Amino acid sequence: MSHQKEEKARAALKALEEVQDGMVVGLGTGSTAAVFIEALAAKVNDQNWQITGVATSKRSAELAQSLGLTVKDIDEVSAIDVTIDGADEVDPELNGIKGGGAALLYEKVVALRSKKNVWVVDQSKAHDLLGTFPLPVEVIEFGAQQVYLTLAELNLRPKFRMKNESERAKTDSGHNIIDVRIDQVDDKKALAKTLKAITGVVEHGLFLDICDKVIIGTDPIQTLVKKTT
Ligand SMILES: O=C(CO)[C@H](O)[C@H](O)COP(=O)(O)O
Repeated sequence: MSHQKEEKARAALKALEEVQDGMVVGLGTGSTAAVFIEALAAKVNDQNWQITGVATSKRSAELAQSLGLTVKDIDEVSAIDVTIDGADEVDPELNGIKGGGAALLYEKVVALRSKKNVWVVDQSKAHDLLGTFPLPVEVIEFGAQQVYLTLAELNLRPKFRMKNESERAKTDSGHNIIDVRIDQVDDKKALAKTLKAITGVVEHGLFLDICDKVIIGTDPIQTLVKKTT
């Protein structure tokens, strides 16, 4: 197993400690979240726990169900106790970039209704400043090229995410993704507002002030916890 995979697995397994019997658990998307889902399913089967999962993508729902976990739609639960998800980048203030796996919209919907959000990452995701990883912007298909032009006018160096040479990638909601570069942008909060205000943009992958805890799967494990003011 590669070093990075080892760290992802270590973080994902540690996150099991966030879950107790009876909880509704948000199930993230990506390779690290997949390790968590597998470990959770094993724990549930072993301990005969009653856990309800709320998935952040079709593939996480399918994985969880294939392992015997109960998965409900977000609108079928009254609250989500904790969500365990991966991230593409995280800074020391626990702000992050998500959506490398194109699931940012559902991930943000689930995260914003979760009592606690825990991210599981390997060391390569930890950065002092956000912006090394391209920021995904989810846009509706109609007029996507117009949104692209607006993002170019903002000097964000947009690039459509492609499925193959000729086909644009599509999210679970049938939207397109435009990845932009934000390494030159100092005020990420202002950028988040600007992006949300563009007609045609559904969501962006800046997760600001959402995460409560980051587990970095180094040996020994490092944990970052949100400072309470
Ligand atoms: O935001 C995400 C999917 O939209 C993932 O959480 C993120 O891309 C991290 O993935 P991985 O654990 O495979 O590195």
